[in-house]
Amino acid sequence: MSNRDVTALEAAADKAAVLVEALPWLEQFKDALVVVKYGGNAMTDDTLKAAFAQDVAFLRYAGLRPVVVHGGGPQIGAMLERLGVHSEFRGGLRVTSPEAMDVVRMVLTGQVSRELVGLLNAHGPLAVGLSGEDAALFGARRRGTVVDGEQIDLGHVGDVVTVNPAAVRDLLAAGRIPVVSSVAPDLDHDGEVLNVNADTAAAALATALGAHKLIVLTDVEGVYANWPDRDSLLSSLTVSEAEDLLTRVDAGMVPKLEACVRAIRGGVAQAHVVDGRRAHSMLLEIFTDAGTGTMILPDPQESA
Ligand SMILES: Nc1ncnc2c1ncn2[C@@H]1O[C@H](COP(=O)(O)OP(=O)(O)O)[C@@H](O)[C@H]1O
Ligand SMILES: CC(=O)N[C@@H](CCC(=O)OP(=O)(O)O)C(=O)O
Repeated sequence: MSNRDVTALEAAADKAAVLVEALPWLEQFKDALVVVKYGGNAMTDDTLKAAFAQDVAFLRYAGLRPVVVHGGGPQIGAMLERLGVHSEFRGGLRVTSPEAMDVVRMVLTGQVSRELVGLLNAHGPLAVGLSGEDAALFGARRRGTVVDGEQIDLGHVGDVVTVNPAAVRDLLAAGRIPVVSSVAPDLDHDGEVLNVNADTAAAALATALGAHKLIVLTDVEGVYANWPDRDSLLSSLTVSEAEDLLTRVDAGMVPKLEACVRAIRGGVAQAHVVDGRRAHSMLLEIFTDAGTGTMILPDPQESA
């Protein structure tokens, strides 16, 4: 055999080893419902977007049932600026005027969702976009926030308080991939809609669906015990440890960690914060022994 043949055989054996490593995970996660929160800065690069769509399509063809909840903070910000509509963040949430709300709804449902659906459908007729308004998926109530002891009115911003996951279940039963935008009808004001943080919306949906996993993509490697100390990356922590850490993490990580805590407390078996800047981090998380990012699990006595 020539050296070239040996190299080719070794490369093929390496590929087989990678595929076989995935087998126990394919067995474990067959049919598993996985809610993926995609957004923020992980969503701004075209190569990463295409890799994300490949991962989600891969999950679907591997027999899992992925549901995507997307944000689009940077895209909303860019459009608001183009249109000259002022907006600012307080306590990690966008202060949303009625004019800004029109833009949020337009960008999330008319731009970001459309693009994601298109990228996913490059792999087959899989994805269907819907927002919290469709088939009463979400119902929300207005919320404010407190910054430095001061009560802040955020305008048209809400928390999801009701979830009717029937439409998502219908799509899953038909073999589709639901792609959900985080806009929700205001339960207290007929005809009005509210801007919902997408991490929070993903947690509410994962809980209502009884998802097996919630995966939150972000722009760091995972959750750090002592941010910004790069040596303090956590590979896993219990939900109680996550609640304790919440008092010490900074703005961007707060809604993500809160979402993981809310999902685990709501009965979701595992929540993960993974690096959306690395292509295929989701596949690595699900199908490799080492995993990637940070995993949040129920407290030991709860899972016993
Ligand atoms: N303990 C922590 N672990 C990881 N990131 C943290 C922590 N505390 C604060 N952060 C910040 O949170 C950011 C992630 O939130 P954000 O920028 O809103 O993400 P995304 O753009 O993915 O929505 C990180 O880039 C980091 O600056
Ligand atoms: C209330 C609030 O802040 N809503 C977010 C909704 C989008 C979002 O959450 O997007 P990312 O996941 O990309 O950050 C916003 O207006 O930016």
